[in-house]
Amino acid sequence: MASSSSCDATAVPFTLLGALLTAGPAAWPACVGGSRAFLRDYAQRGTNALLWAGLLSVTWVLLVRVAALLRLWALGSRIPGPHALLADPGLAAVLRTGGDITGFLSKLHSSYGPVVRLWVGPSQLLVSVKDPTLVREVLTKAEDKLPLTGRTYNLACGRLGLFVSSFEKVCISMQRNHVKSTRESLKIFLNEKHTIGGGQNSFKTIDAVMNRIDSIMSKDFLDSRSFSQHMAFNIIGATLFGDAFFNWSDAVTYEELLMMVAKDGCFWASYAVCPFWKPSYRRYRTLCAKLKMLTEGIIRKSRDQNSSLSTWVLGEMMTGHCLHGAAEGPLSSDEEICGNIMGLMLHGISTSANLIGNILTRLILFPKLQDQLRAEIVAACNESSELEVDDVLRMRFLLATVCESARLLPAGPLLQRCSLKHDLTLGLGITVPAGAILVVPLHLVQMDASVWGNDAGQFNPHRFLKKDIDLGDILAAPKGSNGMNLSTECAKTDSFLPFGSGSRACVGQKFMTLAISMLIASLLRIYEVQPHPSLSKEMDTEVDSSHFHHLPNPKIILTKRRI
Ligand code: HEM
Repeated sequence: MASSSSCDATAVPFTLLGALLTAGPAAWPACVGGSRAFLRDYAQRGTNALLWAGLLSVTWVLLVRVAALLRLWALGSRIPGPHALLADPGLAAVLRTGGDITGFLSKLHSSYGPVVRLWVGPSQLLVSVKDPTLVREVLTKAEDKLPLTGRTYNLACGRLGLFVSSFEKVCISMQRNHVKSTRESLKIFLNEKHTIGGGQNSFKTIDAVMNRIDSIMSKDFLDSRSFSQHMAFNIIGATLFGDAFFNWSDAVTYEELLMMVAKDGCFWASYAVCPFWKPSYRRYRTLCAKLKMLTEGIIRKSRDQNSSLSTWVLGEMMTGHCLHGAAEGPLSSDEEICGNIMGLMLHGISTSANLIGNILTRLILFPKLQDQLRAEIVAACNESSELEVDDVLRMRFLLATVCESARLLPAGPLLQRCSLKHDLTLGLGITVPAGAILVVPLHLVQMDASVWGNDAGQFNPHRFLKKDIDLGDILAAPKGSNGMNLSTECAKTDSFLPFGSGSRACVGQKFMTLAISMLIASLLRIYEVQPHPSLSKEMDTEVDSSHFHHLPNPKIILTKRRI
């Protein structure tokens, strides 16, 4: 007869706790017929418990996802837009064929108003905003960018604080304030570049670039795209690395590598898992590694020569120390500094080259423009003296030409934002759910006839000289300085966004507008920009803005003027 005192199987379950509560390990064999049976049973129950816990957590995650999806659908469907349920077929076709996204969004805005939603997929909502007031609101309130943006820069440049998709995400490794202070110190550094040297020869970089033109012109013509890219490369390189950049033997290789890496970055970053098995991907990674090595080399050279880079980099390192304390070490590690500099070179060169090329093409399309600019340049500075920033700030028609070129051909068709964590409440009672992609179609905003007038599509720098737009504001110049137009009626300033706006706006806006103006002034002072004779047929027909797109990369000739 079994002893009921030592083993009442119905009273105490076969759990570890149950066994302990009965008589302890010594009693197990008698009670259940051996420790193996007990352990088997214990493992079975443990496994079941784990499976249940797993199942419950997966169900919970799925429920949260489904709830978020339902919320996205519910809030999304309140925004005006076409009735596509899962993904808009029109948008899918445009994205697949790389077609005209601006034209597509333009049709939708004319049917649905200034805010339009579109389903990119069942869980991806795209909201396009065109109204200037709402655009400002979007760009100020939404601080995140698409994760793809951050991935593209991370893939090419490694760890970096600038260009991240979300300020929140970087907080894991560095503080949000640190990212913001890095941006701020970079902006100050860039803007100070115009004032370094006081009243003397204040833009050494451009002079150095100009000195190279004769050697470049040894070929019989220049193609405007590579010339613009080369100019942009030199301006940004010399600004970031100082004099060390001008006698750097690897500069040519560096420029080539930058362009190769910039070309494919977005494509490779679009893979959710990096396709390391593909030889072309491995080649891309090798290029990035070489680029990084060269960047480290020029940073070292620049630091050793104590040239311009060191002021910003040293400032960065100091900020890192101050914020985080010596125990944690500087957060602006060498790796991050190198990543940031690679990112700036990649972004700055492509955008600036686009604008320079755009202006050069205008110069050959409109010979009268060149004459007008030259007259202003000659009047603003003494023929024998060096050009200075203050001279350029007086050349309002030149500044207006740079702005008008940026208005008509911005660096990209869309500004993009998203608010990854929080819903965004905009005027007109519109709520954009968290995670939705927000886009601002720049061509539509910057060529809106209701803001810019019926000639919005035409090239007319004079519009920037009227009192309803503030050039001083665009150049972020202190009010009252340099004779800028200081009208407070700047409705158009809200619709002029080639450098974006809000906390993710371009920190190079003032610097690059002035640098490009300085470059064009220096160029036109000495050279006449002419189209290559082979272009004469295309130029014979009447020229207007639409013509511009047929000349994406015109051949140009620079002829030295007789002074
Ligand atoms: C003509 C030349 C340039 C153009 C047209 C341009 C345009 C832009 C645009 C459209 C943005 C995004 C703004 C937004 O989303 O609101 C941007 C961001 C930025 N740009 Fe530029 N840019 C130029 C040159 C430069 C240069 C020379 C630098 C620095 C050397 C620079 C540094 C930055 C930085 C740090 C950001 C912020 C990125 C972020 O927060 O994600 N840019 N730029």
